[in-house]
Amino acid sequence: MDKVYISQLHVDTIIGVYDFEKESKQSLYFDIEMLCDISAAAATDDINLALDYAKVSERVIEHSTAKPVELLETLVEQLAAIILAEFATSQVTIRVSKPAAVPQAQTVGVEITRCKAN
Ligand SMILES: Nc1nc2c(c(=O)[nH]1)N=C([C@H](O)[C@@H](O)CO)CN2
Repeated sequence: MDKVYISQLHVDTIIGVYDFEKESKQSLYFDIEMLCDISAAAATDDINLALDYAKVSERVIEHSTAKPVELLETLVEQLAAIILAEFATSQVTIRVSKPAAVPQAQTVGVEITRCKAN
């Protein structure tokens, strides 16, 4: 199976468990991989038959900045459900990194893989 991917998509948003985190935006970085079949897009050179990474990126930014949640887990589950419902992919892997969360670490985060129900 083929993949369309997005690497290090940067989103500034309100997210976090603690009160101080609800007052100012923090940076998140998303890596997203989506399984798909690229053969129709490649054969026709038609963006309408492609899994459009720009549209996925827009949707991820829109949702991530719409309504604050506390946990990265909540956000990636919501995003996986949206991507599987709205885009032509059978499986999505989302890794979200929150580099400012633990000063002693380069970055921290959560990664999930979810499949479309049959
Ligand atoms: N597994 C998780 N652990 C933690 C999260 C999270 O979203 N998932 N969040 C926090 C705080 O919001 C942190 O980012 C600020 O120090 C702590 N642990």
